[in-house]
Amino acid sequence: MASLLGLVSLVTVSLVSVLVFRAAFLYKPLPAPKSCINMHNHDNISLSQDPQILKRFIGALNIPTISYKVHTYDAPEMTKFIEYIEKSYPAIHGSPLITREIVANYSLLYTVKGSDPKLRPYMLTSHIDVVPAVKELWDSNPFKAVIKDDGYIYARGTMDAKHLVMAIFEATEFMIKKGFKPRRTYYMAFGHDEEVLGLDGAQEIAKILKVRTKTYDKMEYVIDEGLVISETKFPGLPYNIGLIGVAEKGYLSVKVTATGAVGHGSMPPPMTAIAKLSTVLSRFHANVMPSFLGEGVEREMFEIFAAYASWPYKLIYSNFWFFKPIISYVMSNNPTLNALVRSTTAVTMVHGGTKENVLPDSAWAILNHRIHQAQSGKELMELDRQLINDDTITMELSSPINEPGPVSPYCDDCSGYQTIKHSLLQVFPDTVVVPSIFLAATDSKWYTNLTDSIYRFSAISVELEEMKCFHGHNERLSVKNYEKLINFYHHLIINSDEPILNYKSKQHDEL
Ligand SMILES: CCCCCCCC/C=C\CCCCCCCC(=O)NCC(=O)O
Ligand SMILES: [Zn+2]
Ligand SMILES: [Zn+2]
Repeated sequence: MASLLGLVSLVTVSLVSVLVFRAAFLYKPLPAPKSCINMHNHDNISLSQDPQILKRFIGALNIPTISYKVHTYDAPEMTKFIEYIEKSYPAIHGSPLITREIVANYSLLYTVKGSDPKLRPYMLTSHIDVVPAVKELWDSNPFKAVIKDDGYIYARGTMDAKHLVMAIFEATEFMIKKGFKPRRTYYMAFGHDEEVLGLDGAQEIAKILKVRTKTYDKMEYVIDEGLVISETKFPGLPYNIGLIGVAEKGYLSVKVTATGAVGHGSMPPPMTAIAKLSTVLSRFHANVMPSFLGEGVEREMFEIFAAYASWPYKLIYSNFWFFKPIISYVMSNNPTLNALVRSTTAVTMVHGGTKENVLPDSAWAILNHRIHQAQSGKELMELDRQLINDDTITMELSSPINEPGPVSPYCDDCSGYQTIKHSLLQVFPDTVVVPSIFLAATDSKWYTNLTDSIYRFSAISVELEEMKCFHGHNERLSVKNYEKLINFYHHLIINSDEPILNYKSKQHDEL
């Protein structure tokens, strides 16, 4: 007995020593994060100095460029939006350096010509369409933007994603007016049907650019809508967290149909199409997919956390291999963090009867899956089949399968990642920047042939709680965030002109 106790004590002491050693020596504490690139000697763009900037944003939000389903969107509003952009940005549309192409009738592709053809171009991208909004559920009209006393602009598209479209235009207009001539060519691309898979817009833009980029080999990088800066702090980390999406989850929608006896609502049989379907659907929320925490880029995320965290959290983040089950459990209890670690299933549409006293012969539902990098669409279909476990229920694809995309590089010398990171830090200092997986789908999935370096990042800082505003009610963005977003692109455009820097050694020199 005594020797057993001795052995247990020895193992415990050794384990604790390993955990403490790793925390103390492998992840040396780092000072507050800041950019290694000195602030450029240029003006910041200020909303108080130019009130027209906000007016232009509000005007763009008030055009209901809604996508409904694949190939179906409000075309006249899209045309109105294009005209609005042309009218709002005279310097861009009059510049000899800039050409505009209207792709597939409603998407926009701009080329801002750089002076050095040897530099590979990069691309700033977003989308002009928005999802529908149920007016009655909002506190104000979703297509009549208002700035409220809390300092927020409320309207559909403020977070997803007209803020990016307009901020890219504002930064470019500002710079062109000041006589800026880029060295590196850049594209500005705005699809018109991103919310319904981007088949008409971004897919066509990609085809055009594919022909062009042959001349340059591949693009330097592409930045699209994506993850944000989280103001919600991680335990033990006193900083905001800037998450750059280096990969995108896959996308798959499955239509599940159950059939049953038709008849009169007054004499229901024990099982009907709707009863069968609802039994099956409830299983999808009771049985979540397995956690893959640690098999994706989150491992690097926790290693970076380890360097900035205070004790005792430093001990946890430094020893991911040991604390993984606890971290996974905690993350699984928050919908946003849960989506980082596993494939997800959401039942997003259900359709059954058409008359209140008639038993319908069939009922269907859509399972909307987001596929983690560690799984495939085929695997998820198989898991669905096992969970349904009923041969009378049919399953068919209701969207093409988009497998999870490749992981873009995020090393110390990866110019696209580092240029975005340092532009972020110039505008949002004291932010810990980490690579992460983007939870949803973007138009950038069409651009994978154009570059190996695609980053999904929206430079706004928000609380995790605000994630429900994406596609939800009372979507909003603070005026302060909009100003910073414009300045982020302003910095990004300037920094992208620099030759590829050795960011790592520079960082050490200047810290
Ligand atoms: C320390 C970890 C904190 C994690 C914070 C995660 C922050 C998540 C940030 C953004 C999520 C945005 C989701 C909105 C997606 C918008 C794109 C879209 O609608 N695409 C279409 C689609 O996917 O259906
Ligand atoms: Zn979007
Ligand atoms: Zn969206």
